[in-house]
Amino acid sequence: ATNSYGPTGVTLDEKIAHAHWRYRDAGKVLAIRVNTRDGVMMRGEWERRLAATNATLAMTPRDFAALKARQAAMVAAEKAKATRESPIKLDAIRGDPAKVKAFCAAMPRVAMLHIHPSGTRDLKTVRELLTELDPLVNGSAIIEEANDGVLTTLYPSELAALEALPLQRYSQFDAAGKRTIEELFFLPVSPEDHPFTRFEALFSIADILLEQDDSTKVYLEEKTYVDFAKRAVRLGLSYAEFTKVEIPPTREALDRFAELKALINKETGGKLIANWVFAFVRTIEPTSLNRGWARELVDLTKEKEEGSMRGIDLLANELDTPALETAQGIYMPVGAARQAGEIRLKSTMHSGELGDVRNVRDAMIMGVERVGHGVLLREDPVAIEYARANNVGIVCSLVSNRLLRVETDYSNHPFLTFLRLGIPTSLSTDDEGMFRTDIANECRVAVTNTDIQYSEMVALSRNSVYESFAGSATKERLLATLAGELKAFEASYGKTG
Ligand SMILES: CNc1ncnc2c1ncn2[C@@H]1O[C@H](COP(=O)(O)O)[C@@H](O)[C@H]1O
Repeated sequence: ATNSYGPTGVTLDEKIAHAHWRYRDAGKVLAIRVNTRDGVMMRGEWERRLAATNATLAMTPRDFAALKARQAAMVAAEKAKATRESPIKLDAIRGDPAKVKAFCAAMPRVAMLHIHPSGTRDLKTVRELLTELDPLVNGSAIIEEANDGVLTTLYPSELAALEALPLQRYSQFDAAGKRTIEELFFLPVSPEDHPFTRFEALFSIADILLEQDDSTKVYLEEKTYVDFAKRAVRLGLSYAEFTKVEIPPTREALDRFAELKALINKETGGKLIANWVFAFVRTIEPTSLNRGWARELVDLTKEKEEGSMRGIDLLANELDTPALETAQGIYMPVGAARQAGEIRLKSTMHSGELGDVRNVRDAMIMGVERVGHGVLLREDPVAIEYARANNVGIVCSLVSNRLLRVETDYSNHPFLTFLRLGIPTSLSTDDEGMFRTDIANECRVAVTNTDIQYSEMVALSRNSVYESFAGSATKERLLATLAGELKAFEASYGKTG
């Protein structure tokens, strides 16, 4: 029997329920503050509103320990169940790289939800773009943008090499020089992992080298998408959701999504459906800029809902840009317009990648139906319970997280714990070109470094459909496709694997 609230005998579940009620209550106050009163919620008030209303309802260290133990037991039980129910036994191939690779090449998958278009370019695409655009390579201009010391940094050895580059076009370099320029588009192989600012430098470098001429903008954009789309189809994907920065929002930019969707569809012979999520940048100051753009986006969307633009996102370096402070002016107006039935935009947020461990909690309170990365959610068992209860999706990118020091040991990455706790978790590649990965490689990383079971790999694939922002008819079609492919895969794998 459950005890009622009171000075004694408050159960753990009641304390969790109370904490979640505080989440919802704080969320309502935040919406009123931002939308109705045009005000701001400061951190101190926020945390006070989230705290338990009296000491008997507060989580104690013992409660946290008990909740963690309960979650650990759930994870263990789920693992045992998955092991029993999996028709393919991954434990039998885990130690054999060739078998894992073959499994991951053939394993059916259908959707990917966390893709930065300009991060997708692989070496082939980069080479072809450089050859076609033949940019002027200006080492000091690259240093200025890609090593601003705040958002972007390069390593000292890289600065020296860039300074030594002759000022000339890509085509004028010899083969070794061309290789050097091409490598500037990828995260260095050494050191093994990097600060976020070194990663962010890649986007500046790509912009400087590829966007020298406005007349080739369309070519660059289309080739980037189409090359990715063709690779995606080869890897078995039928659906891709891109997160794209197009601030400030314009009618033209939104209409462009529809054109690109049609182009991708045509170029893949109808095999890949693409949708977009409109991304805000959390490092932009003052935050009132994002607030104004969010309202403009709502107005544009009200006027004419863009079928290929399905939601909003917030991205960039999460260190020192906490979700409460950077997101409230964006997510509150969009959420209100959605609740009022004026728009249908959904919301996701990069959160729990770096920085404040409260960001995933706060993103969920602000109404996101899905988070990108989410890794730091593992620090907050009460917020984990909220994600479980509300089916908040988490899209994880294993290689990205290792390279950017989010979780440097694959075997400690929490994606599998989240999945086993019943949180709809899926895998995506984030910036697959820059990180030299793809979705088959993410599978390989998962199977090699964790005790994931086959039925759980299937769950990751299904979750990528459930948690997508596609319409329900598309989702049903994708799930049916996946079911058919899984059946065939399991039948053939049993014979040859
Ligand atoms: C590694 N995980 C990540 N975490 C946070 N932000 C990321 C990111 N990967 C990329 N971005 C952000 O997306 C922008 C490029 O957008 P487009 O393609 O030009 O729309 C990058 O500048 C970076 O801030």
